[in-house]
Amino acid sequence: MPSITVLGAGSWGTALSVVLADNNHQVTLWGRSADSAREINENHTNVKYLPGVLLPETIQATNDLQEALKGSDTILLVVPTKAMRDILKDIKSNLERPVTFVHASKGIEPETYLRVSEIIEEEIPENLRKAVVVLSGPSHAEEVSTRQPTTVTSSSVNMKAAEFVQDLFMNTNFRVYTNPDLIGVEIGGSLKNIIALGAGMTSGLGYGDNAKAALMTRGLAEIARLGMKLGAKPMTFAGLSGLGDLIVTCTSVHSRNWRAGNMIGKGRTVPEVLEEMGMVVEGIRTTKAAYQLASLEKVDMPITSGLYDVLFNGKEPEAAVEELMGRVKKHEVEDLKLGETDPLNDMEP
Ligand SMILES: NC(=O)C1=CN([C@@H]2O[C@H](COP(=O)(O)OP(=O)(O)OC[C@H]3O[C@@H](n4cnc5c(N)ncnc54)[C@H](O)[C@@H]3O)[C@@H](O)[C@H]2O)C=CC1
Ligand SMILES: O=C(CO)COP(=O)(O)O
Repeated sequence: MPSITVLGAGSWGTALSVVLADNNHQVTLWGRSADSAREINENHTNVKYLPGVLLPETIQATNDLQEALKGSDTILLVVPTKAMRDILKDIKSNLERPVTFVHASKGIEPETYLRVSEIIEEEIPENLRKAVVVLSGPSHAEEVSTRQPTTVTSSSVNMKAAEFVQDLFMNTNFRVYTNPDLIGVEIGGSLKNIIALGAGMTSGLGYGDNAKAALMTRGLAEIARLGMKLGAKPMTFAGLSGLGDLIVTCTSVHSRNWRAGNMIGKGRTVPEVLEEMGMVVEGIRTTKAAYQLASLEKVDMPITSGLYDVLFNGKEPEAAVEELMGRVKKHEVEDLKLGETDPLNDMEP
């Protein structure tokens, strides 16, 4: 029976522990709070993050990292990305043998522009890691923990490791595909949070479904534009970790990013929103990272750029929408320049 240590006892870490426990794996769930670990062990609940959910009794929780890592052959990282480096440093000093690292966190690091798998590789020496795998896709913790049908993607440069993770998680409620395009999977999963913030914001401003569809479609275009510049495969953005996750995050009441955007659209400030949410809103930090990365790579990302101004430069959300709508006219399809006609459809108007 594989023994898995899940690091991060928030909503997603707890929900993924349910999947692993349902598959009869031995799960140790680590979180910072001793009270929360006691609640999980004694009441089999995590009321703060998954109210109303009864957890499998086999999940063992602890707030002692050394104890959590003992005997584990696979580590699943599900902490907010801003906590990732610190936790990896702590893991490194407690690890005695190589393990498989899986992560399910979604974000890009500002200033370094690194994806989570790259941060893991930077912090954990090669002799302590067997492989690095990401698990990503349209999957709200609230639905996974109540065993509703869900599909995700397991991705790694090491396909054997991606398949190992597929087998760990796969069951009749939780279907796992594999995809070798690690860059595309991580970029899609991280950047959709920016667009979800924007979708929530337009809704908070009182705009309707047309605006939401526009944001999602043109948002996916700019995610793919940056992703392909970084080496991702275009088809990955049409898959679960791209379009799939964009749909679920931009349209679900469960989305923390959508809800945060919605409050900002209604006039609340970013600090007020973060205080009220009490949960991680990854899209805010990732907007900063993607904005910086797009400037560096000279990739046009107008939605990300507009959102960056709202979040970090005090621009009014209405003004950002007006600016987006007033941009110079363009072709929809990227490889055509204005004035050129599509060689496949070379007809006079
Ligand atoms: N909630 C969901 O449905 C999904 C979340 N994710 C991703 O999973 C990651 C975690 O998100 P959630 O579980 O939703 O967050 P959450 O807000 O529900 O819980 C965050 C957890 O991390 C802990 N934490 C915060 N700072 C920490 C630190 N410095 N060191 C150690 N632990 C710390 C908190 O105590 C809490 O237990 C994020 O990257 C998110 O994008 C991905 C897919 C689905
Ligand atoms: O990534 C998610 C669903 O796939 C969760 O998104 P939120 O963090 O916006 O809730």
